Amino acid sequence: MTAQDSGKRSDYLSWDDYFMSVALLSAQRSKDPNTQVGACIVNRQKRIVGVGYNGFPTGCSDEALPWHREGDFLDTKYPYVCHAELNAVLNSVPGNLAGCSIYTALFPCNECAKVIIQAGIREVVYLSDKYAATDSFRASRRLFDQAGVVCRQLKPASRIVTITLDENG
Ligand SMILES: O=c1ccn([C@H]2C[C@H](O)[C@@H](COP(=O)(O)O)O2)c(=O)[nH]1
Ligand SMILES: [Zn+2]
Repeated sequence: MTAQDSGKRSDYLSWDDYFMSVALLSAQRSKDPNTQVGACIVNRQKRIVGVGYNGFPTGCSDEALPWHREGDFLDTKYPYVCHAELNAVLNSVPGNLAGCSIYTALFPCNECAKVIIQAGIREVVYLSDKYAATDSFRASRRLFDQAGVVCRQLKPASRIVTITLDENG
């Protein structure tokens, strides 16, 4: 029987698009007004073992800390925000992340690169590389290259994934 004869849907999400969609859905939880990042860690059995998004640490109010990009360093978000990839690693089910892949909306910065490498994650699948020219992101590439972590930019099969939160489906 061919796939067509079986009656199977043909427009289902590929694994790559599915895991990136989970990362992007997680990013929707971010309070960052400029850049919302989500990350999804997947093991070799294609099971999701951790998700995260960029946000302030647990117990630190989203209203009491600044979300600004500019100004005195302490008046910006940068010293306070936990990056999506860090949160995905810290939120992961206890166990081993060795050999996992991480799907992330944005190519990881150098701090996240260190966490990813130390966690044993072997593949980074990313969507945006908008900060590729900055030192932090150039350092990430250098770290990933040396550590043998494979990075690939996802070219999604479906550019739009629709989710309708409607009780009638
Ligand atoms: O690897 C990364 C790099 C950055 N982020 C987060 C940290 C911030 O909340 C935003 C970046 O803000 P900009 O206004 O674009 O500078 O992205 C991350 O989660 N992971
Ligand atoms: Zn980072």
